[in-house]
Parts: sequence; C-alpha cells; structure tokens
Amino acid sequence: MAVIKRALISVSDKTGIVGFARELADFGVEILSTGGTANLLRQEGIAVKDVSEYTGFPEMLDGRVKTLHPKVHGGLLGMRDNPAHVAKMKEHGIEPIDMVVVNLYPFEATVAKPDCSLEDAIENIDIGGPTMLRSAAKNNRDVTVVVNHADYAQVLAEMKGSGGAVSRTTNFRLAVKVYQHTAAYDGAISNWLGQRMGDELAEFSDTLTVQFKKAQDMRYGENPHQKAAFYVERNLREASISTARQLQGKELSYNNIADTDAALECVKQFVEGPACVIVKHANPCGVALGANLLEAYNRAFSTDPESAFGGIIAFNRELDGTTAKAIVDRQFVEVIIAPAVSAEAVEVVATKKNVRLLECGYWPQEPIARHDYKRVNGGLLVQDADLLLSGDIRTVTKRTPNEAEMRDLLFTWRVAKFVKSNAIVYGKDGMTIGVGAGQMSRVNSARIAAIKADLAGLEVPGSVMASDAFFPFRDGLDNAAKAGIRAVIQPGGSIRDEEVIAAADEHGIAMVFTGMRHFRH
Ligand SMILES: NC(=O)c1ncn([C@@H]2O[C@H](COP(=O)(O)O)[C@@H](O)[C@H]2O)c1NC=O
Repeated sequence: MAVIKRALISVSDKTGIVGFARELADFGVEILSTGGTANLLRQEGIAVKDVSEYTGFPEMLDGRVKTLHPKVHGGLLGMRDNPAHVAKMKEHGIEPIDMVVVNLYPFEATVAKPDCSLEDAIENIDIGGPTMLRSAAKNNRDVTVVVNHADYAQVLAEMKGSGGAVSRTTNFRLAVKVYQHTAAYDGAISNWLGQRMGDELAEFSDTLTVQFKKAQDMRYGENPHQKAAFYVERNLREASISTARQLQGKELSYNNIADTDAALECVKQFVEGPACVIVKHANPCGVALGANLLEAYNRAFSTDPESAFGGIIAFNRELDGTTAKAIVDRQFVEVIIAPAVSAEAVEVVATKKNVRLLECGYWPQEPIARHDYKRVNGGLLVQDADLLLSGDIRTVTKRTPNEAEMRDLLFTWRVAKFVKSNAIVYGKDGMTIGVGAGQMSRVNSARIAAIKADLAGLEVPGSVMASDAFFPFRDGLDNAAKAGIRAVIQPGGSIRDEEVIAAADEHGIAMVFTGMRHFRH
C-alpha cells in the first residue's frame, strides 16, 4: 500500500472538488490539473501545477488535447514494481501519477436538451477523460482512480487512517466503477449517434447498449428457485416504482415490483380526481374514481374483494390516514404506493409492520416517451411504450353515448389498456364492475367479467364495456346485450365491423371506435 504523492485532477462536475483537493494538498500530494479545474483550485488558494507545465505541451485545439500525452499516460500506466518500466519512465522524465480524479463532459445531459445539435453532442464527447480513467483503472494495483464525487470522503478517510495511502482493495473497487462508468458513457454515445446515422433520424439504433444500475438483490425471482435482482435506469426522469422510497414493511419481492409497476402506471392515467387501482397478478382487479381516496379505494375494493386480498394498491393522490386505516383494518395487502404519504398514514400502516408502504413522488401529467423491452430467448423486443390513449374517438352506431356513458367508456378504456389481453372491462359511474383478463378468446374474457360482477354482487345491466381489441364476430355484442351492457368502446378495424355495428344497433347499444388497439401481454 503506497502513499499517494501525485494526483491529476480534471473534472467537469466540480462538486466537492475544492474540499477534496485541499485535503490532498494537506497530505503533501502534488496536484496536477487542467484549465478550468486548475483555475478554480488556484482561486481557492490550493497549489496546483498545470498539466501543460508538466508535459511541456500546451492545451490546444479548443481543449480537445489537454492530457493526451505520454508523460500523463506513462505516469499512470508504468508498473512501479517492474524495473524495465521504472527505467523507461526515468529515461523520459515521466513521473508516477498515483491518483486520478476525473469526471467526464456531460454528454447525456447535453443530448437530453431538446435543442441539442449534433455539433453540441460531438463537442461533449470526452476523449482525454475516459483515456485517463481507463489507464488508471488498468493500473489499479498502483493507482487510485476516482470518477464519482460520492467517493471523495471514503478515499480521504482511508488516507487519514493509513498516513496517506489507499489500499489495493479500494483501488480495485474504484477501478471496477470506472469501467462501469466508461461503458455506460460510450453506450450513451453509441445509442444517441446510432439514431442519427447519416442525416436520417432513425428510430432504433443498429446496436443497443443498455445500462441499468443495481438497486437491490432479491431473495428470489418470480419463483423461489430463480435468483433475481432489481436494476434501475441511471437517469430516472419520471416518478415510478424505480424512484419509490420504501417507508416501511418487508423487503419488496420480484413480483411485488412488477405488480406495483402495473398498479402505479394504471393509476397515473387518472388525472382529474382521486383514483385507486388494485392489482393482483399483474392485472387490475378493481379500479375506481371517488370524491376522495377513501371513496375511490372502497369502490375499487368492491369490484372484486376476493382478488383484492393480498393485492397491490396504488393511489394518484397523497395517502391520508383515514384511507390507510380503512385498508389495514379490512384486508391483507402486500404493497401500498402513492405519490406522497401523510405522517398520519405512516403511523396507521406502522401497525402492520409487514405491509410495504412506498412513496414515489409526483409524476408529470403527460408521460415521458420511453421504450419497453421484452426478452425472448436469444433476443430483445424493443418498442415505444404504449402511452397514447386513442387516435380518434367516433360513434359508429345509430345511438350516440350520453354524457355519463361517454365518461364511463373513457374510464373503462383507460383500465382496459392495463388488463392483459384479451381484455374486457365492464364499468359504471367511474368504477369497474367486472374485469375479464388474459383469456385466449375475447368471449371468455367477457364471460369472466360477468362472473366477477356476479360474485361481487354488482349489477351489470346499465354498465358500459371496453374491449382492448376489435370484436371479430357479432357474438361479442349479442352477449353484451344479454348482460345489459348499454355502450361499448373498442378500436374497430375488423373485416366484420359492419356486422358488429349492426348487432349493436339491433340491441340499441351505443358504440364508439377509438382507432387504436391496446394489446398487453
Ligand atoms: N482532451 C483532453 O486531453 C482532456 N483531458 C481531460 N479532459 C476533460 O476535461 C474536463 C475538465 O476540464 P477543465 O479542467 O478545463 O474544466 C474533464 O471532464 C476531463 O475529463 C479532456 N477533454 C476532452 O477530451
């Protein structure tokens, strides 16, 4: 474990750098630095040698060449216990550099700006920084490399405990971080540029580099014999299961995370008033609006009390104490998630110590465009996330839905988007009456929705119906009429649409087409 004598500091993100450099200087470390970083450190009274003075070569080409010099890379890569390396370094006046502190030009932040030009992006591709990081990380037996300001404190603590040295174990750990960082950095560049091959803006890059960081190891996956972990995006932009803070309860399981995501993404669609979604095995089993969260929860629960047992409950407003109490007094619940949770609700849920209570923050009204990924053996399916609701809603029957029916049609349509196909949702007065999910035939989904309503003691007559895809035959409408359905929402687009519309007209059902299908598998 060797004492650090010389450090090269070159950072774009200058967070914490002054304090860190000052302490290094107090250890007697000689600091080499580049333009902006050197200026800042000098202003703060810290002694710094310019890299250009050390190399005998000026910074040039608008900063494109600052540290790309054999005296820098020789000082980083030369092996201290290799006599031939040591001799060569001496011959060329190369001093060992024992520590590198570098963070890179902010490429991702630059390209995230809506008006970012190709030139801006290119200028924000750091060359010298990653080169130094990689050299130092390769020679981690002898060189300490710090790419993240969050590590400054630990490095200093170690130096204080050892008279100015950093252990090889720490150096190795920091080097691994570097390669993760540079891989992600290059991945972001190749993905962004890959979408801009030639002058064409391509939707999907020829190669795809995906980088997520581990949020937690899990006890097991979908089943106990499957090992699992949860990874999250590095730059989270929208409140989601991945931003959620667990306020109490048992550790989240793989299935908890998947189901909570389904519940939360579904409840996000309801912006006008308080809403509640209860999910079981990835499908909403009860969704409702209410004057307040308590009413929304009570109504969502009443759709299917049997399935709600052990469910995941999501809200679109701050969880209050009264609603929290109604839940924990009434049912076994795995997870409760809301954008915010009141202090009173936290106290109430604390009486059930296993219940996982999550607060995820507020989300924007308009969802941020993103891609969805699905693994198949040997491949990856990538698509735009299904964030749109419909193309153009138009009435296709003689009868037009009245105002209340239209409200319910749009409500059930939003729910159907989150029900696995084939999806049929019955609803009335801003509440699901029956949900038929995941059947291989649409007719069976409709039957199941009716059975569910019956089991819960809810009346189907007078309800509306949403279907995630078109009805291939008129029997869907004939059965709906028998059940007492008053209005239907579906994409349309079947070759037998005329027949289906005629069936609706015969039964006096009002039907609208959305022009947009929402399969979910
Ligand atoms: N060109 C080079 O030789 C070079 N050496 C270091 N950099 C980067 O320059 C930045 C720091 O610049 P400054 O100290 O001038 O603020 C760091 O993000 C560092 O990664 C370079 N810039 C880009 O490649």
